[in-house]
This record gives sequence, C-alpha cells and structure tokens, in this order.
Amino acid sequence: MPFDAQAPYLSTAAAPAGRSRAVAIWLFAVAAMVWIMVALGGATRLTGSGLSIMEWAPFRGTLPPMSEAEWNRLYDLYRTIPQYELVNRGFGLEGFKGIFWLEWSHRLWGRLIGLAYAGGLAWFWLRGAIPRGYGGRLLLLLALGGLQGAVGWFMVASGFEADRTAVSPWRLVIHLGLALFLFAMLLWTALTLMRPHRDAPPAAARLRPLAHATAGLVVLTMLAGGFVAGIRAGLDYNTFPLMAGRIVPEGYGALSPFARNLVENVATVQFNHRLLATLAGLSALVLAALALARLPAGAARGAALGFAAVVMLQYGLGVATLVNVVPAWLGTLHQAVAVAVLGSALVLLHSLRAPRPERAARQME
Ligand code: HEM
Repeated sequence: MPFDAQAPYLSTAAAPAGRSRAVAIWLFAVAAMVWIMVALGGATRLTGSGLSIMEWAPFRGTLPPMSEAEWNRLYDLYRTIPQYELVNRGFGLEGFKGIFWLEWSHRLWGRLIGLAYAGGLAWFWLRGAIPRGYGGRLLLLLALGGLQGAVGWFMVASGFEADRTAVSPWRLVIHLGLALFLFAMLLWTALTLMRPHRDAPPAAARLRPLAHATAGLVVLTMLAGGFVAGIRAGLDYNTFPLMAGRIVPEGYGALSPFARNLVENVATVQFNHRLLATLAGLSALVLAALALARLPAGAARGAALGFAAVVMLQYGLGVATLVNVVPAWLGTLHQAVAVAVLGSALVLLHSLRAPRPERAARQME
C-alpha cells in the first residue's frame, strides 16, 4: 500500500524516508541512462549511422545479426534507400557494418532504459514503496518512454523517403525535445523525493524570476540547436563571432513567409541559436553574480554558480564545434553537455523553490 511521503517531512530538517530515497536513487539512475542515450543519439547522427536499420522490431531486433545471411538481408534492405545511393553507394558489407553498430547500440540502450524503468516501477509498486501522490506521474513517465521509442522510429522512417539522405528536422527536434522532457521529469521527481522540504533562503525570492527566465532561454537555445543539427547548419559560417564577416549574416530571413526561415534557412537557424545561447550565457552570468552578492553560502548559491559554469562550458564547446566544422566527437560532446545544462538549471530551480505558506503553517501547529 502506498505510504505517505509527506509525513516525515513536516519538519524542515527531516531527511527523506528510506523508501523515498530508494525510489529517488532509482530515478536518478534512469535519468543518467537517458543522458547517455542522448549522447549515443548524437554520435549515431553525427557518424551518419541513424538510417542503417530499416526495421522496427522491438523484440526481435534486440540481438544483432548472428549469420552472414542475416547481415546480407539487412544490408540489402539498406541498399534500397536513397541514403545508400546518394551517400554510401558501393561501401560494401564492411562499410554497412561500420554504420550498423551505433544505431543498434542506441536502440539496445533504449530497450535497457525501458527495462530498468518498468522493472524498477513494478518492484517498488509491488512492495508498496511508491510515495503517495507519485503513482500517476511515474505511470505517465512509463507511457512517455514508450512513446519516445515510437517517435524515434517515426523520425528514422522520415529518412527513408525519396531523395532524402537524412531525417526530417522537425521529427529530430521532437525526438530530442521529448528526450529532454523525460530527463527533466525524472530528475525533478528524484530531486523532490530527495529534498522534499523547501528551504531556500529568503533572498532567493529576488533571484527566482531571473532563474526561470534563464532556464526558459536555455530550453529555447536547445530546441534551436536541434534545428541547427537537423538542417546541418553547423557546416556553414564556421567563424565566430562574425558570420561571413557580419554580425547578422546576409540572407537572414530571406525566405518567405518569415516563419520558414526559423527551420529552413541556414543563416537564420544558426544565427538564432548563437543569439539565444549568448542571451542565456549573459543571463546565467548575471544570475551567478547576484547569487554571490545576495545569497548566503549553501545549496542555492552553489547551484547558481554551478549552472553558470556549465553554461559557459557549453558555450565554449558550441564555438569549438562550429569553428572545427562539427567533428563527430565535438558535436557529440556539445549534445551531451546540453543535457548537463538542463540538469543544472533544474537543480538551481529546485533549490530556489518558494516555501508553501500552508505547509509552513502546518509545520507550526
Ligand atoms: C547555452 C549554450 C548552448 C546550448 C544549451 C546549446 C545546445 C545545443 C543543442 C541541444 C544542440 C542540438 C544537438 C542535437 O540535437 O544534435 C546544439 C547544436 C549545435 N550548436 Fe549549440 N548550444 C549552445 C551554444 C552554442 C554556441 C555558442 C554555438 C556556436 C557559436 C553553438 C553551435 C552549435 C552547432 C554548430 C550545433 C550543431 C552541431 C551538430 O550538427 O551536431 N552552440 N546546441
């Protein structure tokens, strides 16, 4: 039977009950697996491996090909899609194996995340260890995880269409966005189970609006980055800070209607990502300075400084990725550290949560 996770926390000094802690640790572990999954996804895309498996076989596809005949069958399937004709024509079975393994590992890791999550959920549920009020959210996460597998296939399938050598940028952004949302929900839930009491210092109130705005900017920067990756806008304008000698590149907004530029025009897509990243970076620096000046030493101040440091690291990685014309390892690192930026933003927002007046009143009784 679910127990009441709130009860032990009515005192601000209370530590999470053992069972809440165990659930939190499980959720942290699954969030870490999602993080690795995003990095693997980046490596898969950047090595041109993502379209190598033309089937969606959730159970049968768990094992890699075990015979030469099975390798040849999958290779023959791959040879029917435009990417083979236009990019990899004649690269042979060995070449095919070279792009097969990353896509297979990405899918296998997805299955392992599903197992770790569904298995953990069943285990805690059967033992009555799911904290009260969390059952619905944990089931929703299970459904969204399953949906992410289907969205992944929906994305990959767009790459098989006539004349296409890559997947639809929209579908790539939806797949990336859902991965980030899953990561965020897992992390936030785990943090709340681990630190249920809201103990931000009173001065945190003045930082909260800027922290929310900066987190919003970071999320927009990430989605804009998804479009940079989706239309390979990082292969052009490989200078920083200028783009072809100008701050705002020629050709910005050249398509009509304007909305098309936001997802199709290389100059616009890349400039927007730079602009949003710069605003997010400046905002994170102001936040860190305010935290140093106004917050006492403690979790909230540490979180603000940590967040600013990770944003700066990500900014530098973005510039390095761009000026080196997107080498796979740097692009993968930039994609992986984006998840750390989101994670540190959530840790910061969590540490700044406003105390709930009614709960504070209950605590006084
Ligand atoms: C707060 C700072 C930043 C964040 C959070 C961020 C986030 C992201 C994300 C999430 C992606 C998409 C990865 C994917 O879907 O594969 C991306 C791609 C990219 N970003 Fe950033 N970025 C930041 C700063 C920058 C800066 C300053 C630059 C360069 C001036 C930059 C250049 C790029 C490039 C070239 C790509 C495409 C790489 C590829 O094709 O894999 N980023 N960024």
